[in-house]
Amino acid sequence: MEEKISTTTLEEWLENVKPFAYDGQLADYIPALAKQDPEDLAVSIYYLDGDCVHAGDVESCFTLQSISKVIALALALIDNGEDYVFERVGMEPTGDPFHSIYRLEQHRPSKPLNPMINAGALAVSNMIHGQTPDEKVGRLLSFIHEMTDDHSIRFNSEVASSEFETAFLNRSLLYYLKQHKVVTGSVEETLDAYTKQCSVELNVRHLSKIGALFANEGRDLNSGRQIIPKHFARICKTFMVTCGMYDASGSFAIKVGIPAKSGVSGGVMGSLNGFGGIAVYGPALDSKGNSVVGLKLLEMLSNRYDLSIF
Ligand SMILES: NC(=O)CC[C@H](N)C(=O)O
Repeated sequence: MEEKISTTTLEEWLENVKPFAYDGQLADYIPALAKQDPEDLAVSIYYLDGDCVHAGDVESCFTLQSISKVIALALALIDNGEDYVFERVGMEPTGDPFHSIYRLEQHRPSKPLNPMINAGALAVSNMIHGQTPDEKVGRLLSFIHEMTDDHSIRFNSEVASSEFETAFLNRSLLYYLKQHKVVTGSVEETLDAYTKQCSVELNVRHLSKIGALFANEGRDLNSGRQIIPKHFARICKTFMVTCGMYDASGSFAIKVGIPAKSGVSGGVMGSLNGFGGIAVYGPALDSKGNSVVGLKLLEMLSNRYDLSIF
């Protein structure tokens, strides 16, 4: 794509998709997320040459939720290598909701089908090196600081506690995984690290920069430093295509065709080789847990600028 998208165009498009926010619901199963403003909307595009255009409530911060699963996977691969990680977590999409438990019983030896569903992401969090949950989360935060070049990024402790206190299904998944030796150590400590990981808070500009770094084969856009090995960046982007939008990944691949990961806070991070990173925030979700406005905007951008990788 030669033509860059202008701020004015992005602003217009954001106005056009705004009404779709009323078709969605906030993720209130994590009580603190119900406090988000359903009308908050923002989009940011970070090109590989370092140019960034954005529109909407760019300073609005939101928590990563499931988008953190891609970043945690990159760190777990760096910490443990590919063989260790994929002995414990599979590579196949499920077609099930992200918190589904039922396929765990259908495979022997039992392991989560992929790192983008909660079962797989809990196992991945458990693999991140660190003696304590805070050490693991501290390492993940440093990794995010390196990727965004913003050392002020933290996790939101209210959102983390709110999820920790109500995450009975994630606890069940962890106990199951512990029984089958997919995870080690304390279930409560792994859940603590996972809920803090999901609560890392940033804005669309940060998120589009992370998407651009994945698109840039894991290299920092300014210094060219390899922050994620190219092969691991590729693994992460492939999971974004096959499982990044939960059980809507197939239709998203057809309609949009951009490797992307969503989270129940309403964020979506896209990563497009040869182009850069795209991030959208709109907290109203569809029935699968994807941002209604995010999907609509990405579909429009993809069609207009022919962005599909397929
Ligand atoms: N889909 C999501 O964003 C889910 C993340 C959330 N923290 C959970 O485990 O339920």
